Amino acid sequence: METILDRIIAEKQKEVLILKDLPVLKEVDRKHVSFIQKLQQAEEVKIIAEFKRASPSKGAINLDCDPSEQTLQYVQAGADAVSVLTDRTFFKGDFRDLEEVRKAITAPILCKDFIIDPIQIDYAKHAGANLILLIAAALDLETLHSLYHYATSKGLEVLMEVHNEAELEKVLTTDNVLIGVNNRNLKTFEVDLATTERLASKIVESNRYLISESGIATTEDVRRVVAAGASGILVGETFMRHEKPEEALRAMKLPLRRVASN
Ligand SMILES: O=P(O)(O)OC[C@@H](O)[C@@H](O)c1c[nH]c2ccccc12
Repeated sequence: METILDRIIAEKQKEVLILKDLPVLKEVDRKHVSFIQKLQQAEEVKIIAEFKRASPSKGAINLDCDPSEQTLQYVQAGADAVSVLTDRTFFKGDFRDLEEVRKAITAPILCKDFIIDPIQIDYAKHAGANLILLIAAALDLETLHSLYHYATSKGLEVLMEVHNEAELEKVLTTDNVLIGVNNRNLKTFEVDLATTERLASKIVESNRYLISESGIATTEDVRRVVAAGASGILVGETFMRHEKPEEALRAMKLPLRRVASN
């Protein structure tokens, strides 16, 4: 049966053809802004706050929201990075949103899209991204490796997303240190924070940083994924629907579990 992920990838293949027909982008020199560095001496859980107008699972979330105003609030409340959906068809996003956000903030920006080809990485960088997402479920091993190397050669950091054991095994064949566990199954839309709990130990033991993604709504949810070993969280809908996203964000800034020394 065709899943939503299959439909999205089919759409991306068309998009890539269109991008390749456009005039070649001028290379831009961007200041290196590192999210990974922020994780290295983290005392508190790192928060990636997402700008997401709509999604295939939820439909419209907050269609009229302004990208720069919203993400500026995120950063002022203490977000460590901002994620911007650039997919148009399914998430009502745009590369222009990312450009707007780049003008408004200096914090690291994650380009949230379904990347299957290097040309999308060029567009992400051009728009001002510091990080890109690579979704293991959408890529074969060889493509995952080549897109990873392409992105890092352009000075971008990579968040690799997994949802199960097999995808995690794939990602662990790279030396990338940033692993996102998506609590939402992109094929069924089911959300379960136990996904983070199931995959956490392997990620932490392999000395990578775990970012728990999706379905995080309360301080209690944050406590739960941090207890499992997450160093960071990625939150979209909760902030996009909140009247005061800055309050919701502050309530999630919990201290990280301290590893006992000696
Ligand atoms: O809105 P939520 O449930 O807080 O989820 C945010 C983020 O994790 C989610 O948007 C996401 C995670 N992985 C993705 C891949 C593509 C598009 C979107 C996503």
